[in-house]
Amino acid sequence: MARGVAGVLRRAYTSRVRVILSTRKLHSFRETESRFLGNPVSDVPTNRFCSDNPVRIRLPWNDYRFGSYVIGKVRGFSSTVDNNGENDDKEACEGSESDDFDEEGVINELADVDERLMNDSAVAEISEAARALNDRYQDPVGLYRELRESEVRCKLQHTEFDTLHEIFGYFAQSGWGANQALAIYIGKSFFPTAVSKFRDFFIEKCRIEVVEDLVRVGPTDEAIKFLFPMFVEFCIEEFPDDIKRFKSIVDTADLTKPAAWFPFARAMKRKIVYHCGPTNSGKTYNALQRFMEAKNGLYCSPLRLLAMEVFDKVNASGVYCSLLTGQEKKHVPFAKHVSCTVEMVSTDELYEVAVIDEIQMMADFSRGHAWTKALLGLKADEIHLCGDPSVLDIVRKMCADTGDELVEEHYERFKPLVVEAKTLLGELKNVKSGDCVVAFSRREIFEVKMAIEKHTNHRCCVIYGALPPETRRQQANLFNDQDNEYDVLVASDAVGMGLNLNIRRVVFYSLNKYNGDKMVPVGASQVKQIAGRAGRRGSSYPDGLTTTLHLEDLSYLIECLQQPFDEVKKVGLFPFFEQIELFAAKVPDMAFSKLLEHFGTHCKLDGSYFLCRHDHVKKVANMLEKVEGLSLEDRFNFCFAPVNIRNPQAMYHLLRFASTYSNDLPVNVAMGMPKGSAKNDTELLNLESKHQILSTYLWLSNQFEKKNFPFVEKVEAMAADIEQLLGESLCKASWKMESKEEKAKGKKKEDRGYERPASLIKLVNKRKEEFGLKETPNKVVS
Ligand SMILES: Nc1ncnc2c1ncn2[C@@H]1O[C@H](COP(=O)(O)OP(=O)(O)OP(=O)(O)O)[C@@H](O)[C@H]1O
Ligand SMILES: [Mg+2]
Repeated sequence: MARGVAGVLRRAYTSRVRVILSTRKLHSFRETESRFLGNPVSDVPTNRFCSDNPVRIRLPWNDYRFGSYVIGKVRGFSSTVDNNGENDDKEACEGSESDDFDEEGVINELADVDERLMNDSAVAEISEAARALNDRYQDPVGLYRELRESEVRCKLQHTEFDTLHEIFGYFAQSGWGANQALAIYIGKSFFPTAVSKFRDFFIEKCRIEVVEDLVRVGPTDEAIKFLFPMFVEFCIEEFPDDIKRFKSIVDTADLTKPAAWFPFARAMKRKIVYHCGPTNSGKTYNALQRFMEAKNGLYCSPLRLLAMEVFDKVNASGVYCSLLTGQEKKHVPFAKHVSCTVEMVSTDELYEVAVIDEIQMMADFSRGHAWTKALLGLKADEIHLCGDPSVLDIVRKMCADTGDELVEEHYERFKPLVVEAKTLLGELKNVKSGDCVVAFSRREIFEVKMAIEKHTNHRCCVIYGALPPETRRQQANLFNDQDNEYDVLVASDAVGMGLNLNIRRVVFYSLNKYNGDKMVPVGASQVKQIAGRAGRRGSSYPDGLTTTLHLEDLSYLIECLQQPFDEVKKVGLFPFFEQIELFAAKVPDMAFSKLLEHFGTHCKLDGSYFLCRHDHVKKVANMLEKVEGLSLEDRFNFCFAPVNIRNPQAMYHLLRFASTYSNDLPVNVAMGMPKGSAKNDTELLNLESKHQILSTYLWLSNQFEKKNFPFVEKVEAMAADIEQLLGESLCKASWKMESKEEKAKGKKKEDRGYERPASLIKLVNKRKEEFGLKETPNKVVS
C-alpha cells in the first residue's frame, strides 16, 4: 500500500462506486434480530432495511475534498465493489455534487498520474481487499464470539490504530449504518455511542491479522458492512436495556397496520363502490341517489360549503338530513341522514350507506388522514367513493387489505370542456355574463372585481378561503340567481371542489399561486378541478368553456387539462389521540410540540402511507406551551383548532381561550363588535378576522364540555351579524386595494389602472413561441 490507504480510498471514491450486496445475509441478520426481540421476522420494521432502496451515503471527506457521493444498494452483508461503467448510472449522477468538486486539490494530490487509471486501480485494490476480507471471515458472528472470549490484547502500530479510528469514525457517521441499526432498535441518537463502545471493544480484542485485513479495506462501506453483524451481536449483549426502551417507544408509534385500528369495520363485509371519473360527470349525483334511498346514511364532504349544498339539496328532495361541521350542528328532527365535513366522521355509528366525496384527497399532505380514516373505519354496509382516477389503484390495494368488496363505476364528462383559444387578450373588459375569473390571492381577487366593475357594466360576487362559508354561500346564491345584476364571479381555488355553480366560462386570471413560501405554478389536478366548475349539467350553462386572461398562459392551461391523472402511491395517516397518549407515556416530560416531532421521527409506516404534515399544529402547540394545567388531551384538542396561524389576533384569542379553560373558568370572547359594513380593505380584513375568532370558539365548544364554553348562542349571534356585514361589505366594495407598504406608510398608490403581477410561467412563453399558439383554434380537451 505504497500510496497509503486513505489516499487510495479518496481517489477511489472520486469515481462512483456501487456496492452490491446479497439478500441472503440480510435475511439471516433479520432472523438473528427477531430471535432476540422475540418477534416474527415479518414484525421487524422492514422499511428500515431499505433493501430495495438505494442508500446515498455522504463520505466524511466529501466536505473538504471531493464532494462526490457513493451510492450503495444494500442487499445484505457480503459485499463486492462494482465499478463497471454500467453501474455509473443516473442515480449516481443525481446525487453527485460534482459542482463542488475541488479539482485543484485532486490535481495537486495526484500530480501527473492519470486520474481515471488511478481511480480504477484504487477501486480494484479495495475491491480485492474487501473480497479477501469476506472470504477469509465468512462467519462474522463466529468471529465476534471468538473475540468475546479472547484474553489476548493485540498490539497495533500507530498507522493501524489511526486507520481503525478512521474506519469507526466513518461507521459512526454512516447513514446506512444508522438506518440498519434501527432494525435492532438502536436509535439514531444512541448509534454513535454504540459504535464508539464497539470500537473500544474491537481495538482491545481483535486479532492482528483481522486488523491488517480490515485496514486494507479502510474507511469504506465494505468495512462497515463487514463489521455490522459483529456490531449487532455486540449491541444485543451490551445494551439490552437501551434496546428495550427504544423498542417500546417505536412500538407505540407503530402506524403500520391502520386497517387493524378499526376492528368493527373489519368484522363487517363492506361493499365499496368507486365512482371514478373527471369533474362534472355525475359521480356525486349518483352516490347521493343511493344515499337518499338508504334508510340511513352519511355524506362526507371536503368543504363546509359543499356539506351545506348537500344538506340543502337532500332536505329539498324530501329526505330529512342533519348538518354536522366542526363549527355547526343543525339537527333536523327525525333525520336519519347526515351531511358532514370529512373531519367530523364518526366511526362509531352504523350506516347503511356512506358517501366519501373527493376521495383523491386521501393524498393531501395535511388533510389526507381524514379521508383515509373514513375509508378504513366507517361502519357502513355500502361506501360510495367519488373521485378522480388518481387513487383508484391504492383503493384497490386498501380493499384487498381490508377484505372489502370493490365495485368500480367509470364516468365520462357530460359535455366536453372547451378551451377558448382567443383568451381575454389581457383585457378584463372582455368578461361576459356567467364568467368566473379565478385568481389565487385575496388581493388579486379584489383588484379584478374593482377593475371589472369600473370598466364594464357587470357586477361581481366574490368567493375566497378567508370568507365564512355562510358568506361564500350567500355570494354563490347571488351569482347563481339569474334575476339580479351580479353575473360575474371572482373566486380563488376555494371554488374548486365539487360545487355546482352557474358558471359558463372559467377564466384563469393567472396560473401562479403562493404556496406559503414562494410563487409556484398551480398544479394540473387543481387546474382541472377549477376549470371543471364551468358548464355543470342542470345549470344555466351546461356547455363548459375555460380560458385564460392572457394568451401567454393558455398553453399551460391546455397542458394541465390534457395531463393524465397522476397515480397516487401513498395516502395520509395521522395518529389518534390515544396513540399519542401511549407514546407520551414513553417519553415523559416532553413538551407537546416536541412530542409530535418525536412521534414523526419514530413512527413506523408501511409503504402505502405517509404521516400527514402538522406544522400548523406544532406552531399552535409552541404557543400554548406556556399555558399550564392543560391535560394532554385538552392540549391535543386546542392544537387542532382551526386557526389562521399568520393572524396574530386569532392566535392571541386562542391563547386566551386556552388560558381561561386551564383555569377552569367559563371561556368567553372579549371582542368589540363592528358597527357597520366595511368602508375599506382594512375594515373588511377586520371583519374576516373577527369571524374566524368566533368560528374557532364554536369549534372548541364542540370539542369540550358545554359548561366550559357557555356562550355559544351569543357567539353564534355575533357570527351571524358579522356574516351580514361581510355580505353587505362585499356588495358595496369599491375601494382601491393598498399594498402592505402603503398600508404601513398610509400612502396612496398612484392610479395606474389595471396591472397584473408578472407571470412566473416563463416556460409557457417559450412554448407559445414553439407552438405558435396565436392560431390555436378552440380546443376540446375532455
Ligand atoms: N342523472 C342526472 N340527472 C340530473 N342531473 C344530474 C345527473 N347527474 C348529474 N347531474 C347534475 O350534474 C351536475 C354535476 O354532477 P356531479 O356534481 O355529480 O358531478 P361530479 O362528477 O361529482 O363533479 P365534481 O368532480 O366536480 O364533483 C350536478 O348539478 C348534478 O346535480
Ligand atoms: Mg362531485
